[in-house]
Amino acid sequence: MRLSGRLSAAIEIISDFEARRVPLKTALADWARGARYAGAKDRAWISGLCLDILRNRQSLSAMMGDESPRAAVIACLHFEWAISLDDLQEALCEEPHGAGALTEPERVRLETPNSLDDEPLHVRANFPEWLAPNIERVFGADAVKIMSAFAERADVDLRLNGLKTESEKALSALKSVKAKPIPLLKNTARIEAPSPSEKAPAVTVIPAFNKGWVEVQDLGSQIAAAAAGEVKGAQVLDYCAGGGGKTLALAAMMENTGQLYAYDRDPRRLKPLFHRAKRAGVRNLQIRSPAGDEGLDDLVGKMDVVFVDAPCTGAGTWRRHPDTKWRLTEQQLQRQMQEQDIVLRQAAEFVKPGGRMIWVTCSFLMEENEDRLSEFLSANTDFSFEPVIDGIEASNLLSQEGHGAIKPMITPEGAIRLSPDKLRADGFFIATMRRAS
Ligand SMILES: C[S@@+](CC[C@H](N)C(=O)[O-])C[C@H]1O[C@@H](n2cnc3c(N)ncnc32)[C@H](O)[C@@H]1O
Repeated sequence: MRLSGRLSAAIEIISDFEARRVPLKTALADWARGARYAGAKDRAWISGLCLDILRNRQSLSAMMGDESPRAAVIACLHFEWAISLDDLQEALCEEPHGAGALTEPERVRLETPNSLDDEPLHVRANFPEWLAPNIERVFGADAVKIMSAFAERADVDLRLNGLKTESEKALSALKSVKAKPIPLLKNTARIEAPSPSEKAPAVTVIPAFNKGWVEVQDLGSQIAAAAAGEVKGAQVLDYCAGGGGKTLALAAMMENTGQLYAYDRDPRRLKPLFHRAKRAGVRNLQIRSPAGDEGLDDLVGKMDVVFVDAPCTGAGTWRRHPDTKWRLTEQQLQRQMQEQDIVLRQAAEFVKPGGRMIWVTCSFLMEENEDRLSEFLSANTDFSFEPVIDGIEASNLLSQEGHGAIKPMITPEGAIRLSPDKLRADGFFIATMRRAS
């Protein structure tokens, strides 16, 4: 496809997304069904453009003084993708797929965009207006800086699996995808975000992935797992295991000693974990599904560590899934908060006296973190906060440089709120609570 057709496709897809508020993936798939002429490269290009538009939707409109999808598409192509005005004009005028020549106001704004200086926070930093009080509450004067980092493209982070091979060997098998070690945490590597119009390299097709040497896992998610600390020989329950990203990281930390249990309320979510664990060489894992007979009753009060990777709004992953920020509603946030209260109460039952509960969300919102935990702690006085950094240090995965990088992200409670402006990691929140002996 030529630029003219790709540009028109992006306008169509963004219009559809905004009319139906479906996941961007759905809008892209629906468009692709009617555009059989589009090849894989076209689809990747158009998808990359739509993601960039949704990352910067409001600031693009404000710069253009025009809220239409068309204005956002041309603004993104010019300001973010550096397509010249002449090339844009040529594509827009091309028959039969061009979307129509630039109007005079469009040309003026592309040449001299409106300043964002006087725009409100949610426009400058590209998030839904209703969330402004929540975001001001958590990030205060740094809100624009931090939220702008949530509108950037994300790298592909990898965890090198010590259960299968040495880090050096895994790294040398990753040369073709140009992965480089992340000096903050041992056993991590990073493939930098590709240029906007290119697809990220497909790690899952390289032999090292299929041999279990490497997992795709954001640095923030790896730091969250490291918070479990020294877990060799321990009894560990991953209570919200889902597809098992954290389970596999915990298993690697345990070096196949002790006993790791993975549970999730939704049995379908656990399904991929069976083959993922096998590929990763995990031998100390019991998957306990609510669809099975075993349940978790025998584990009550017995776990050294209960890891709770709680259901949440996913606000911390807006770099990767910018469509989700425009689809999030106040009602959904309320629902997640209620779920979180339930999960906390349920998971706490499994912590043995003297044991720890690790609370993790991929959300930076205080309503999903500090507020939930303070409510839980006031009703469960046998639990109290413990510094997360102690656990991460005990894991032996953190470098000196990593320690320095994480320190500014420690909250007054000793929890950690990660953000992409500092680590280029997703916005995870991590807290540790110990149960009195
Ligand atoms: C953030 S996801 C987990 C992601 C997973 N740990 C990973 O690293 O890939 C949260 C999970 O919590 C599960 N969940 C929600 N409520 C639950 C509950 N009351 N008990 C157990 N699991 C629950 C959801 O089904 C979902 O899979």
